[in-house]
Amino acid sequence: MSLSLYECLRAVGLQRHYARFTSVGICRAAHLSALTMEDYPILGICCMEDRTQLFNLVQMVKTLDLEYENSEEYGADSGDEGYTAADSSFSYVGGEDQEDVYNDENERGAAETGYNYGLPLSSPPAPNKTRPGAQQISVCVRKRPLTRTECRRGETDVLTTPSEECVIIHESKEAVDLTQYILKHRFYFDQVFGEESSNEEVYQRTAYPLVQHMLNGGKATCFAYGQTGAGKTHTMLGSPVRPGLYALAVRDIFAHLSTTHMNSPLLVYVSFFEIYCGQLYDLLDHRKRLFAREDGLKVVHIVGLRDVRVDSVSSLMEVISQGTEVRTQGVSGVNPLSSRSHALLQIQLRDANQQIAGRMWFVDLAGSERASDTKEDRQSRMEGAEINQSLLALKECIRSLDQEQSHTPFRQSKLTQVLKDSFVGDSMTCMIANISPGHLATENTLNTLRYADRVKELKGQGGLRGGRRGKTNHSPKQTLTVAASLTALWMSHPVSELQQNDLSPQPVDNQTAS
Ligand SMILES: Nc1ncnc2c1ncn2[C@@H]1O[C@H](COP(=O)(O)OP(=O)(O)OP(=O)(O)O)[C@@H](O)[C@H]1O
Repeated sequence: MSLSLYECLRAVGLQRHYARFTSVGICRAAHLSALTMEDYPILGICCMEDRTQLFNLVQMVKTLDLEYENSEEYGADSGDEGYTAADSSFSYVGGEDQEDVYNDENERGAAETGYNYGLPLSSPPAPNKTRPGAQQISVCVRKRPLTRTECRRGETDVLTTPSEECVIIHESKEAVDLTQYILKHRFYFDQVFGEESSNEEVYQRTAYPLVQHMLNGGKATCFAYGQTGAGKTHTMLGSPVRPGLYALAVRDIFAHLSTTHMNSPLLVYVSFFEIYCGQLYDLLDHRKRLFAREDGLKVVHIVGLRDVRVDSVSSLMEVISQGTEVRTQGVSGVNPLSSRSHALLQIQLRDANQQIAGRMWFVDLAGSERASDTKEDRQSRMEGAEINQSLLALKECIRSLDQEQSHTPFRQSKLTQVLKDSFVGDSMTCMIANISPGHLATENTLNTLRYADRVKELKGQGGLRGGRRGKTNHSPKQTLTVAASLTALWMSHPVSELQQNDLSPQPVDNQTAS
């Protein structure tokens, strides 16, 4: 009996979850019979109504006794002819139809033509995801709203965030015959925050788990990445009315310390410095030049770095605003160029003997835009080269954190050298890629998303993406079990102990680098 999964889901009003089903290898109606209610959350089926509908559907499929065992390989694309959840797709649009193209995205699936222009494909989040904080590395994206200036300029918003894990960039293109079309690039991350998300919400789902890890004595690093003006400072620093991650983290740290450690109080210290063109400058000490040195135990120390004890959120904000002022004026006197340096804020917990009892870094990375976008002079090219090198090295180091490689290229850049400690042991890392919605920023936004996607792909190389494309021998049921095992393992062991490839399907062939 031939029944399409999409048709089945549509019959019970669950077609919007189709992509999620195929992403975990459930590509045929027959596969539904293997589902249990424990699998529902992984498939995004959470509300009672959806659960009931899926339950009824599964029972019906079981009754019909579809040929589960004999079904073909679990290829998403083979199960439902004509319906592909292409990661990049293109559509012809006449100018005025553009909005429709955005709105009927899901319904239009059957008409879409998969076409990736040789770009790397993004894969849906692995279903082993619990909350980002439960993972050792999480990669999130935050879209900011159009600014007033952009609105006045008549810029259009080219980003849509159809779900909490998906962002689509609608790139306007022109074919050789001058036909206008929209090329849609779809990316999946651990979390995608739309423009309506507040700093508090972003904090709760990104840095909060890291803060908890730090309070338990661990090490954590939170990166803000993105082109200049994309919202890194808004996310990290925020404003007095909308405090950013720094202040929210310290708020929780003090709240925690006030209720625990009564007898042996922990003290909070901060240091703040920047890396500009490969050199370190102390932002709390008049931009004094600093040097990173490795001791006999290969631990990197930043010699002469000033740290300041803070005892409240307001004292932290005071320290940070002093540092930020120095950073901005010290480099260029104009804000956009401040994004040519990496700013690193370190928060340390120390006991009465000055022993470190927890450490967290907030890193506001240099703008990911190409230096040539703004200026062509030698200095800009040098800055750009240094930034590129450090961002590449960072990617490599995150990769080694995830895969426990024997060699980690810490020394390839100052950034990774000083953060070395954060890439080994029981560290947790979160990257927030900030993106601008305006159409003029399309290219930079795409680059930001591709970079973040590569970081995510590195972390997910043993992930379940193969299940979606049919390059696996796992049954859907096995796939879900693998996901559950991975989650459990991830929760109880450092990533280094995981032999991910033993557990998971191989990545698909067509996930190529751009
Ligand atoms: N989520 C948001 N909601 C509302 N406004 C935002 C948001 N994100 C950024 N903005 C606004 O967009 C502008 C640019 O943001 P911001 O200064 O944070 O960018 P940036 O990436 O830090 O830039 P640079 O690297 O040049 O310092 C600011 O006016 C900021 O207030």
